[in-house]
Amino acid sequence: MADEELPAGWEKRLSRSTGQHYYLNVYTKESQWDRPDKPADPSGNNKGDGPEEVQCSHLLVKHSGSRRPSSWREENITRSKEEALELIKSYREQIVSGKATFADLASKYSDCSSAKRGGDLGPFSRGTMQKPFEQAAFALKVGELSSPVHTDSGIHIIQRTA
Ligand SMILES: O=C(CCc1ccccc1)N[C@H](Cc1nc2ccccc2[nH]1)C(=O)O
Repeated sequence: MADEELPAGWEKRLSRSTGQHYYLNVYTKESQWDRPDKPADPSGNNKGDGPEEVQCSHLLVKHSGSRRPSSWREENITRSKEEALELIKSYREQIVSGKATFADLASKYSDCSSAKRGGDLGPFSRGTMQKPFEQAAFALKVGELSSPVHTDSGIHIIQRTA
């Protein structure tokens, strides 16, 4: 069945990292996951919807149910989701208590290639990361550390840095 016509000013795009469709406001270049139901607003202001872009670091612990249960650390990741959650909670506790820094633990234990950069993902806008990750990241204040976040990749803790 042909896709219903999009309201004026929107384009349907495919996210490379998630394989999900998102929608681009062709005027402001802002993106959103939810299908728009009214014409795109050509004005530049984001009406206090929070930041258009954030910078975050993350520490990812993969498990046997991860989309790609392999990483630079471990060719075949077999830990259970429960074990991964216990690990991510212990890392979070070490960071909160000051026993270790986020960058130190991410560089040693994160199952993402960003481990090489202390977990830094660089700046990103909405519509580029898996939805649960995006929601958590954009809800953080600068400097804040998230609770454990579950995505298809595994379990993350996220620190907003800008
Ligand atoms: O997709 C990547 C690379 C992410 C990245 C972005 C920018 C700079 C460096 C790395 N790595 C995946 C693991 C993974 N899944 C994620 C989901 C959300 C955010 C970061 C993620 N990292 C994997 O290795 O399976």
